Amino acid sequence: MDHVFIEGLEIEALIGIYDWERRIRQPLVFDLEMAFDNRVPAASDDIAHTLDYKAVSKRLIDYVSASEFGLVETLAERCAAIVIEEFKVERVRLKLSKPGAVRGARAVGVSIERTRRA
Ligand SMILES: Nc1nc2c(c(=O)[nH]1)N=C([C@H](O)[C@@H](O)CO)CN2
Repeated sequence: MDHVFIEGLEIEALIGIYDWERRIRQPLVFDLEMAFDNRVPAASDDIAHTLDYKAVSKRLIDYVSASEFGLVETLAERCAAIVIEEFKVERVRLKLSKPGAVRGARAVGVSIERTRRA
């Protein structure tokens, strides 16, 4: 199966469970791998036939920037649902990293894979 991917998409958000985290915005980094048959746009050379990674990125930037969740798990789940439902993606792998959240670690976070329900 082919994929369309987005790597290292950095978005600032209000996120975290501690009081001090509710008063600041923190950088988050998203990596996505979305199942898509790229033979169709390759045959037509038409952007309208693609899974447009710019459109997906813009939607996630708008959503994440306005979000205020406590857990990265919740935000990751909502983002995966947006990709599946709004962009008709069959399967998405999404990694959400929170750099600098834990001293000594380059990043912490979650990685999920979700499939469209029949
Ligand atoms: N599995 C998780 N563990 C933790 C989370 C989280 O969202 N998921 N969040 C925190 C704090 O907000 C942390 O990021 C602050 O440094 C701790 N553990």
